[in-house]
Amino acid sequence: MTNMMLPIIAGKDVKQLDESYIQFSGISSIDLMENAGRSFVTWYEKQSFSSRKHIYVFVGPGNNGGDGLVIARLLQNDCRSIILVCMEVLEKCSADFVYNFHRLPIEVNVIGYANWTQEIEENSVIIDAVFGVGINRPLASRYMYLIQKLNHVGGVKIAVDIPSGLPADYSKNSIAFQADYTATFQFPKLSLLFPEHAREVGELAVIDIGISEESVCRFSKQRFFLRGIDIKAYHKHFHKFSHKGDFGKVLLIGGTIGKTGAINLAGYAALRTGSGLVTLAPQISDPYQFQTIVPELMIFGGKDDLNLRGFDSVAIGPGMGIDVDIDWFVRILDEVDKPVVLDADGINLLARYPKLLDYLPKNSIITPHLKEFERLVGKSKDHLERIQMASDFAIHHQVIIILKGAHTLIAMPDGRQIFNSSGNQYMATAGSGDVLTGMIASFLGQSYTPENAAICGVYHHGLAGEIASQTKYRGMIASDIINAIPKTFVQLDII
Ligand SMILES: NC(=O)C1=CN([C@@H]2O[C@H](COP(=O)(O)OP(=O)(O)OC[C@H]3O[C@@H](n4cnc5c(N)ncnc54)[C@H](OP(=O)(O)O)[C@@H]3O)[C@@H](O)[C@H]2O)[C@@H](O)CC1
Ligand SMILES: Nc1ncnc2c1ncn2[C@@H]1O[C@H](COP(=O)(O)OP(=O)(O)O)[C@@H](O)[C@H]1O
Ligand SMILES: [K+]
Repeated sequence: MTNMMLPIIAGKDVKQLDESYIQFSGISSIDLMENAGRSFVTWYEKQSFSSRKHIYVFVGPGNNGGDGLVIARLLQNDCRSIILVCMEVLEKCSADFVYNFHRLPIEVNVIGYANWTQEIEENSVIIDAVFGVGINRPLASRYMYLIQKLNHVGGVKIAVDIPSGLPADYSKNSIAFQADYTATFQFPKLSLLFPEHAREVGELAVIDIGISEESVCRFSKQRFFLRGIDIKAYHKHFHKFSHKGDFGKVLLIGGTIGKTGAINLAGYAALRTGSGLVTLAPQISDPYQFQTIVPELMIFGGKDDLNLRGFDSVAIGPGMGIDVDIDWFVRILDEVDKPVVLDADGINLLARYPKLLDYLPKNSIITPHLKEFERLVGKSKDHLERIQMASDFAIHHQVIIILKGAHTLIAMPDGRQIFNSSGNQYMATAGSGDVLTGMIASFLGQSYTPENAAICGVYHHGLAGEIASQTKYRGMIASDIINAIPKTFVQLDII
């Protein structure tokens, strides 16, 4: 099933991918470059800035530069002035670059970098086609100088395939082009998903250039990019005879004094994700005094006679606090006979008492944000090391780690890494992680496998954030995400 997801291929394998696709399909490398440029231009023409008059295209000596030449040719029309700055002389450029150079229309104003003295107009578009995935050594000083200069001028900045200077598979070790948009070909390069590259990547668009799925799938079985078109396959189908029991009984444990909102949000989210019955077990001395925001939620009062096996799924942690009785916590983990969702203070407790991991049911889902991850697993020097640590942890303890943030990583116990595509920065608001916990617990309770619950939970959560932010922008709060959950099912055509 995972084969349907888009694989993320290592930068060093892209050349091989091209070659094998060229061989397999009979297409020429020139036509593949033409497809890349054409698909970029199709994307470009739909953007709000496409009517801008002045376009600067900077081209390096390789095939990324070749893409830039195709783009310059296809963008040329009577209403635009295209200035093309070549970084190298033709003798140093790739064969496909040279071929496309000779196809440039005379209206494109071609300037060698050494002769380029002109200032860039404020209202321009700057297209970076200097280096793609073929960067193989530290930037020579004139490239550094160019990138520094471009990073300081105004205008809309777009990187073709990858911002020049960024390595495809690891963290940057020097300066790189700072794009507002990165239009990457066929699949996202791994480094475009790293938080430390937010400034360089800008908004990410993945552009299909027609390389067949079979060809791409042959190159990676480990890293995948999760998109809306993948989701339907992971869902369970309900029918007209389905009853409340089929939709699951969910128990959410957490919510101490001052933090009861967390468990409320998780419970409300579970209901909106489709759970039949949701019970909250707040950790306060008189749970019946507990104020819930939603009448459909049930409240469990006692601590000792909680029959955990009567629930289809259990999530522990939102707003729980870490001053809990550890024996009680062990008893809960010990008694639950199916995978649990562990979030927030549930994770902090694991970090404080690693022995608790021995009690965690196999295939449980742990949902740390970066700080919680650091507490649980340790410090990392960059995101590449962090995602490796997440996978090592998932494999070693046979759990699913959901490392939250932009492009949330789902690290599976068999080593697969799935990066999410949905969501946006407006989701960085109090309680949005609690919403995710409730959604995953809901899918688990509806008898989804832990893998499918994690995949559906993460994707729908991000999509709900996108939908809610269309009207709320910066003012979006976690409850808005919950209210948008039903629309995610409509949008993804899941009934
Ligand atoms: N399937 C796909 O995805 C498709 C990919 N396509 C496109 O191809 C791009 C990859 O092209 P690519 O392999 O030619 O590499 P690219 O990034 O242009 O750079 C290589 C050149 O830069 C040079 N060079 C390297 N480092 C340097 C440095 N630090 N400082 C100075 N020079 C340096 C290097 O020099 P050399 O090592 O040869 O001396 C060579 O000349 C890819 O990103 C995408 O845009 C599409 O066209 C079709 C489908
Ligand atoms: N910039 C972003 N892009 C996409 N998703 C984001 C972004 N920032 C936060 N999120 C999502 O919002 C949620 C925040 O969770 P968390 O940090 O646990 O919040 P809280 O503790 O307030 O509930 C995560 O699911 C995360 O993936
Ligand atoms: K580039």
